[in-house]
Amino acid sequence: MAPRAVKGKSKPHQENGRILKRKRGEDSLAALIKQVEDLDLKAPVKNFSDLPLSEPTAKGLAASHFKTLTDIQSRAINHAFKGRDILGAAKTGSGKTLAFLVPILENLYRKKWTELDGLGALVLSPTRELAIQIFEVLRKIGRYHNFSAGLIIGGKSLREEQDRLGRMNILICTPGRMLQHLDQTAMFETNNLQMLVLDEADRIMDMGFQKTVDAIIDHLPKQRQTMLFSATQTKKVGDLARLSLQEPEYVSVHEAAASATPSTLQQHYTITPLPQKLDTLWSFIRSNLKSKTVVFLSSGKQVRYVYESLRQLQPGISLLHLHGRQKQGGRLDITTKFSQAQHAVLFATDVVARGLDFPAVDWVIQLDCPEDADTYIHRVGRTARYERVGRAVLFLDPSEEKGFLKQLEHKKVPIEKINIKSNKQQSVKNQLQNMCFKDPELKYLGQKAFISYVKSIYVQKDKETFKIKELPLEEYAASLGLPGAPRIKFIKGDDAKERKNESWRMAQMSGDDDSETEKKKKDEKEVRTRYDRMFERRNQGVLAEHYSKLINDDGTMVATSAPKDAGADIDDEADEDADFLSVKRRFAAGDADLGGKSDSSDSEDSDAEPKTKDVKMVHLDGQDPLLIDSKRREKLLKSKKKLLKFKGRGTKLVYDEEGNPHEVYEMEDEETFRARGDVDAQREKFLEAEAERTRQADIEDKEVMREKRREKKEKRKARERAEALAEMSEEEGEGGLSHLPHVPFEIPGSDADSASERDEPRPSKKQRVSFAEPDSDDDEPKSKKSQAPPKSIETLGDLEALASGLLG
Ligand SMILES: Nc1ncnc2c1ncn2[C@@H]1O[C@H](COP(=O)(O)OP(=O)(O)OP(=O)(O)O)[C@@H](O)[C@H]1O
Repeated sequence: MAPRAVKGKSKPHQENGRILKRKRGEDSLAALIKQVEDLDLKAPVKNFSDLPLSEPTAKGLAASHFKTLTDIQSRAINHAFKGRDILGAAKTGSGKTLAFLVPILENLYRKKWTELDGLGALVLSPTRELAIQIFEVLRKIGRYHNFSAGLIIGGKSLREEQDRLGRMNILICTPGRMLQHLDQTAMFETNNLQMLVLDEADRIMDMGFQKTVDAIIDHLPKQRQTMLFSATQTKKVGDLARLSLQEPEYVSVHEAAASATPSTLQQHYTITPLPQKLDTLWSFIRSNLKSKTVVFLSSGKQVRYVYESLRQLQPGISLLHLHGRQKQGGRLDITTKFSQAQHAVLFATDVVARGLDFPAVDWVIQLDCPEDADTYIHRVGRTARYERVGRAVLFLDPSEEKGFLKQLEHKKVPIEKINIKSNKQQSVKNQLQNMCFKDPELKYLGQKAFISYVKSIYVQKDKETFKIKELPLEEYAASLGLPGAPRIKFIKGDDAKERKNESWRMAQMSGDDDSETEKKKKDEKEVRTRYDRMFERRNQGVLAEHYSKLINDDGTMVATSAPKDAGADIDDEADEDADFLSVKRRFAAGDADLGGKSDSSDSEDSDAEPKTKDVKMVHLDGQDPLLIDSKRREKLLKSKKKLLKFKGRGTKLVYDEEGNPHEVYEMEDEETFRARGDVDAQREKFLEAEAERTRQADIEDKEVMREKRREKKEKRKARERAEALAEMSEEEGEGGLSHLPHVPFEIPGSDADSASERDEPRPSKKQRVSFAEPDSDDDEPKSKKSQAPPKSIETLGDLEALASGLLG
């Protein structure tokens, strides 16, 4: 609202126009509120135009070509408008996103939500990709509103987000990042929150996210509307209690339906023994070059290997891959590329199984059996979305058939068996073996893929489906092009602990190598050709090279550097695998010095020259010499910053009243100390007390910041109310209006006078955060500007530009 001094200069007819406009706005809002109060919850709604919608939402929906409501929308939106808690379950691709976004926009609109009211709605999504997708839909249908909306999914600096977070009305976020802000961003308040939405709620409520979500809930006000949506919803009482749901409306489109999956989806399974999977997949890809396919695998390493190896075989269609360990920017680019592609194959882990809305996917292939029927449903849901047709094929090893079909039947999933025509089968086994022989890095990826597959089967809970002992692992390894199955030892929790205390190297190199499996294998493989031996030696070489990077001179494990180009994900996961499984290796002649090297560093003579030829030493002041035995370590030691960690830390001193320096914590007399009781107990107590002190200080700091902010906000609101009131009484004097005015959705302009009065800078109209395009030309008239359809996010750059526009 403009200050009075400026207003005084405006012409009387302009004044009257504004008053009338406001009056009309007031009236239509009152009418809208009344319509919602009168809504008949039993009468089904067919079209969006039949709903009591605000003008901006109605326009946004029309501009996005949404006319009729889907089942879940028609059954959930009415209840949500009335502020009820909702448990929504509906098939994949049935339009759940709008079922919560429309109520968010409408409920906040009817509450006259402004920037000053802070966060009004929070949507939690289990993955970044899904959060981005929800955000895009929100941008489309909310483009005529003036709410500010933000996407909080990590990947940007926390600081950058923190600065803008306090001004957001609607946030779409992933749980981890949200919690980080709730804990660390002082300016971020949630005490006004009206609506909480959990998309893919069963995933968000499951064990993986449990702690994070519980902690988020602790930060939110209890009095709020909560909505849970998923294709596979549970009614677990415990979960509902955790979320403080109040008499939720259970809107399940499944219960009435004969099947849990869309009727336009054709579902098949084929019995493919594990060693034939890759051949069958290859044959499938080759005979569907004009299709768009998503292939699901059980781990990122599987995805990586299948993608890399099939890519080298040049199938004649573009291949893409997506898994959780890729960088966020890369993931977004791939999602965009696949969305836009007409024909392509996307190899993916379950990171895309939930919620992602790729247009026009023809096939979903599940190369690895999903962990349960719910995951199956989410995976196949990437095709046959919103009344389109789609096909899905599940590959099952004979040992998995019985158990998994039972699960699917239980969940009302109709699926039929098909056979693969043998004349269409092409084998890639020999080509893969050739490629692995020539390219150690590819073979390394294959080994990791093998291990991670076995691991994924081993950890499955459903032992009726996943029977590791029945899998032909040796043949499976050969089908991946490997010269032999990397030998894997399962380590129970206790062993792993013990192994940490022992020398890792010793554990691996000890007599274990003569284990029964190996003996058995030797017996089985009686005839070994020269080629076999050559192949094996090459295999050992790669492992040996990598292995030498895995261990330090003293035999302990270090962070690894994977073979060149093998990809960062391998580095990251090397330790993770070692924790659970260990790859036993055979030693080639050239490996002998490995043991020797380790022995030399184990010896007490630290000055002894290590045997490896490239080893150098660096001497730091007052420190033991540091060995440079790899390029990586050499690089590390060249960096001054990194070297700091080898140097001692500075000491913090405090001064007493006489100016004498003391250490922060000074040693006290031992006797006095011991007299106070058990040493360990004292240490525990001290640590607890210090931790508590820090926690308290954090809470106090945060509270002080919040209080300051709250006060500022209150002051600002009071001032605006007073201004509006004054203006109104003046108008009443002139025109006789009887309503109290409000200032909804329009934040007053940045007039110099009023700005100088404010305690903190506020966004001007130009800076105002809203759904409008951030980079639109500000000189254009507003009405024209707001007509522009939102640009779709194509690259991470776009997203960042968008986020910075929306967030600030
Ligand atoms: N009322 C509607 N009219 C036309 N198309 C719609 C409507 N509602 C949703 N859609 C379209 O249907 C597709 C699926 O919608 P959405 O992603 O919301 O499904 P979902 O139920 O959330 O699926 P999933 O369970 O897989 O997350 C989207 O492409 C969306 O644009």
